[in-house]
Amino acid sequence: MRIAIASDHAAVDLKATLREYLINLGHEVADLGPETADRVDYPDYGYKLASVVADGTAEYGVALCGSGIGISIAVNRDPACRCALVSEPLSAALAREHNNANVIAMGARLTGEDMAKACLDAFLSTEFGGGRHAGRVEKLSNPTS
Ligand SMILES: O=C(CO)[C@H](O)[C@H](O)[C@H](O)COP(=O)(O)O
Repeated sequence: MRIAIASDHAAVDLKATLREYLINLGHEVADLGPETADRVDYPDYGYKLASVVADGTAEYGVALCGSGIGISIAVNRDPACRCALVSEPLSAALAREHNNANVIAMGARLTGEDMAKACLDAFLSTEFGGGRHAGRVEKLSNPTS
């Protein structure tokens, strides 16, 4: 799969770990930065990630910051993105099965590396369930309807 990953300074180490993990699993990974732990603003990287998911360059995105909250809010500003902030694998799987999430967010200051990998595995191995969920997800693209 084509997967883009981005973070802020708080999650740069987790980003590197997950990038290598995904590459070793055979995925094509685009690391959108940052490259160092110098302080940056999560909206800048969240918007970058959202744009490559929205235009189809990446099929899925991985968004990381200290808590996962800030960058998930930023990604979800793009109507093409359904970003789910998770901290355990069942939520990661449900984000795919029920919500057809295309971006997973996690907090590097709250979620350990092994748990983050387990969340990623669950997210990437779960298909959207469709059916009764399809119309609900469609409504997410049309907030005023
Ligand atoms: O957006 C966040 C909180 O909702 C993230 O945890 C950020 O990584 C965090 O705010 C960064 O904080 P810092 O004190 O500037 O490292």
